[in-house]
Amino acid sequence: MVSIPLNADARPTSIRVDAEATGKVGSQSEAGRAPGGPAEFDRIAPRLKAVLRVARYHGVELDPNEFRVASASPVPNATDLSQWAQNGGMWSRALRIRWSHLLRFEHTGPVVLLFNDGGAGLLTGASPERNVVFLKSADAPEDAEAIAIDELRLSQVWAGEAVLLRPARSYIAADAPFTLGWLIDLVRFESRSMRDIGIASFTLSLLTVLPPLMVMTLVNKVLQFNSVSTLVLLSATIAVLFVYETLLGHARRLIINVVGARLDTKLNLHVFSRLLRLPLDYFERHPAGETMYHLAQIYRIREFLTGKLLSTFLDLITLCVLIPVMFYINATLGWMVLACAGVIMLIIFAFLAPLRRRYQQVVDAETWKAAALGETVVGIKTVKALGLEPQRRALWDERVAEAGRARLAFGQLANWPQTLVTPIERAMVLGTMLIGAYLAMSDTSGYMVGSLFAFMMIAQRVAQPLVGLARLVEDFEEVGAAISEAGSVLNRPLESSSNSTGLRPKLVGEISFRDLTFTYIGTNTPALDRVNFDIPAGTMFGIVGRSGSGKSTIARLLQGINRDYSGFLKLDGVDLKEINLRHLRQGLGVVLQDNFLFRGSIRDNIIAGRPGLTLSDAMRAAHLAGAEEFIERMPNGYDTYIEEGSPNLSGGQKQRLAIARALIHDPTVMILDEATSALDPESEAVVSANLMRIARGRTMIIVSHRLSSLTECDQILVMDQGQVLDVAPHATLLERCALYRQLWMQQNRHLDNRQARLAAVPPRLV
Ligand SMILES: Nc1ncnc2c1ncn2[C@@H]1O[C@H](COP(=O)(O)OP(=O)(O)OP(=O)(O)O)[C@@H](O)[C@H]1O
Repeated sequence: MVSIPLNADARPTSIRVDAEATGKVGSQSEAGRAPGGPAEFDRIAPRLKAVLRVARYHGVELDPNEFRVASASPVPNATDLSQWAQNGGMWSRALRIRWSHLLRFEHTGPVVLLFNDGGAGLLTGASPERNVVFLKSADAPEDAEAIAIDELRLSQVWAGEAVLLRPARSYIAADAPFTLGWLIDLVRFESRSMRDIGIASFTLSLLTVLPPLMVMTLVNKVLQFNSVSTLVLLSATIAVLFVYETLLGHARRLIINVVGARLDTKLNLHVFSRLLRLPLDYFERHPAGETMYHLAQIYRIREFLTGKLLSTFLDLITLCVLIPVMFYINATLGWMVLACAGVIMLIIFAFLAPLRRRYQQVVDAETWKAAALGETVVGIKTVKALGLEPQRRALWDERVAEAGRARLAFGQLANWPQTLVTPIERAMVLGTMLIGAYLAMSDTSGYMVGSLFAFMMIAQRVAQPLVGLARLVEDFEEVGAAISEAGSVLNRPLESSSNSTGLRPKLVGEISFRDLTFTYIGTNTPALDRVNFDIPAGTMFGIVGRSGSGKSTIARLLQGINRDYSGFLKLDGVDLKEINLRHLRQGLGVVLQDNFLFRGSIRDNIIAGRPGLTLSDAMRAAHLAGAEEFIERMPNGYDTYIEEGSPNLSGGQKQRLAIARALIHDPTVMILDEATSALDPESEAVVSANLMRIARGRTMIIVSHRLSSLTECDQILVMDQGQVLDVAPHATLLERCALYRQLWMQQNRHLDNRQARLAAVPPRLV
């Protein structure tokens, strides 16, 4: 902890710069809890916390999970922090600032100062008259007074490192729909680079005019009058021009490359961030292959933005220079070129609408094809187990044939404009040459030959961009289709804007359902029908019922996956719909029947990319989940590599890892939705035995078919057809709830009464 005594005139106190100032990211200190801040917020490094607070001051919610450490530094450094803020859509700079500069931050927003010991503080203002700055701890409550610090005291803890943040001028709203307008905005924000490219292109265009004019001079002056001095002058000018053109061309390509890469990066970041914010519902209703195919279309948008659109923009500049020169050399020939270009445009426009229809058929067929592929890959285990290869192959053949047919039809139609345009393109170049030659023959001035050469050179340069412009309309159609395909995924209503808004109450774990009715979209019968029950904080709560009775739906609603219910669902007295979604989920630990483990080490899977968590945190969670004994027996312990889908782990081991992963952030509420149902009795016994230990200090909700795993619960909720049948402890339910008794008897039929009682004895801890 860094203490900075206050000025002599102030009360002797100190700034608690940070309790965890050792720089240990993720230490579990309870001190300095930000009011209303999520538990995760308290655990993250003080430097992250300081940046988060300044971002929040500017109305931007950064996600600590997106913080990445690029450097080997043990504490987050200024560059990484600044990059994090930039990725979150802010303008940010990592700087070294002198004291005199600090005094200028009189009325600006807060600035993050990074202290020598790994801590951080917020500079909230300055007073040049008093020669002091005002500092606040990253942990201090919002309304806490800033402390005045003079240069000498600050220099003891601060060497000049700072991070500046403000909302980016070029901030592209993350919630804005994915449309052409959005894409144009994206390009517009590269205005400075675009201006440079424009200047370079304009200069290059001017330079391209010079060689034809020189040829004209060469023919008209040098050849006609044998002027050697003009020839020398021309040669020197051409040499200089070549060098200049080469250098300028190089610079322009370089800038285009950079702009292209930046647009590409922004596009990809935006698309993925929107994808992650789509509601689970969407993924449940759409095959993965279809989503991936639609999103893959952004590569076409990217190519259009960084290729065609940019080059057409440059061509336009070239045309602006070349067309007047063309008319200056010969107006008759100039009109001929423009007329040909006009006819080409008419042909392309005429084919636009039919081509659009055919292209839509291609898109539909390709989407179906991708869906079949994705479904087969995702369900390959079932395909193999049931020997469904021939059926899947037949489906695939059908889809491939359909896509092939659609492409063929599109290609055949697209061939027509191409065929009609080619002779006109040729006529444009050759026709002008022939007519030019005829004009030259009848010209008496003698200058026409040189002009014809110059015109020929220029006409070729004009023809290409003019046709390119017409083709752009065609490309535009394709890109329009690609935008609407990607938009069909990205422009769905996002999970909730409450990722960045909403309340962030401190979670205790008391839950209440009041008259809650919920019906899934596309169904008529409510999955939950006027449900009422309470779960006191810190208790173990079981949910049972027949298949389809609504057990998992309760768990889904608690996670905020579906929010369009009627009635009330309250967490610690706060309506769940009002709570910030990210905050809510950070307070929950969820283990499902089938949990996905990502490719990576066991440690990485338990930590799951959360910033600041270390091996010791992973070990603590693994111990609590009863996973440590098998992890330690593995050849590389916590560094053992797991493949996608974790084929090298047994079902029980996978579940225990999933429990450890859910426990890593010490959730207030833990939900186990059929987490032990698919396990063999031995693995289930191990997991169940650890439940009591896991449940300590948190609310635990266990959804299970197997009643024997719920006997220790404080209360058990019995659901039937979406309605609450009863809520009571195991013994009471056995006595008074017929359905519960029936389920119990079914599952323990093989046991006599004595054994049935034994089964109710809690399993011992292992
Ligand atoms: N995503 C969904 N879309 C539409 N209907 C759904 C969806 N999920 C569940 N349902 C329906 O809602 C009802 C309750 O389902 P829920 O999954 O909550 O039952 P459950 O008690 O957990 O069943 P099980 O024990 O078989 O998992 C069922 O009738 C089910 O068909």
